[in-house]
Amino acid sequence: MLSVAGASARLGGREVLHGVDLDVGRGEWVTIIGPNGAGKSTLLRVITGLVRHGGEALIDGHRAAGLSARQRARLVATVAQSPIIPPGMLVRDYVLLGRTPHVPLLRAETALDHAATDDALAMLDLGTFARRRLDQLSGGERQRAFLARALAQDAPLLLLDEPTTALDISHKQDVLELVDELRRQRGLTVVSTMHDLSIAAQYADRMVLLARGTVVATGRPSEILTAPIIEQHYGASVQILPGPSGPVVAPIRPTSASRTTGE
Ligand SMILES: Nc1ncnc2c1ncn2[C@@H]1O[C@H](COP(=O)(O)OP(=O)(O)OP(=O)(O)O)[C@@H](O)[C@H]1O
Repeated sequence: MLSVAGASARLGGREVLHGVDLDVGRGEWVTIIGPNGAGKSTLLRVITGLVRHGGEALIDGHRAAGLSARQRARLVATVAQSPIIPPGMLVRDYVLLGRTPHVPLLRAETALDHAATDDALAMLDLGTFARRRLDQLSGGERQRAFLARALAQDAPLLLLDEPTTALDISHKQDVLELVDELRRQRGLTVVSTMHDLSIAAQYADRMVLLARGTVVATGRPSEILTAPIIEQHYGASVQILPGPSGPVVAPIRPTSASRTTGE
């Protein structure tokens, strides 16, 4: 479904991605992890053609860079880390915007577009927010609206950049379960970035660890989430515990002796 080969990108005169390869099969969920500034968001932006890049990204066999915005939006729906919030826009109108790539030019949305919008609002538990202004919602309610818009878009590839950071634990589970269910029902392909490694491990078929703009490890969560790998690339002390649905990454405080001596 997605194939990225030798992707590189320069931002602000610095190479922030280099030689990145990524292959994601249809219906697969791949989570990109890595420390702050590793290049995770940039990689998602390369896939959506939002940054100039070297190498090639193929989406469903089409060169991403050669697609029009409309063609791309029919193939890829994205939830960015900080989407633009149109001032004063109502939640339902915002979610309806997800249907834009399906609405012929100079035509109005059809009953199908409105039904897809209402479905997406219901799936994200936003029915009662439909007539509220998006810019007046809480951070978590807003994040659910961003997801609703992406789901209304009904594209086969879903890119999620830290989609649950603002959500409480219950909504976090609901949203990720929903994405997983859609993946199984509709064969949706999911590429996400996530900092919460324990949650990420519960959903990802595969993890790709980026560090300093390059892929340093790829494999099943149990292969990537090991104390030595996390120590090496995040510089963090952790203990990996066996959880009921995947490895749990527990941070360990440095001992008081090493805090005082700096060891
Ligand atoms: N517009 C820009 N101009 C210059 N440098 C940029 C720009 N956008 C991102 N960068 C730099 O590129 C690098 C990769 O950024 P990116 O946002 O992809 O990292 P990330 O892995 O998603 O980080 P985080 O986990 O903090 O969200 C960072 O060092 C960042 O400072």
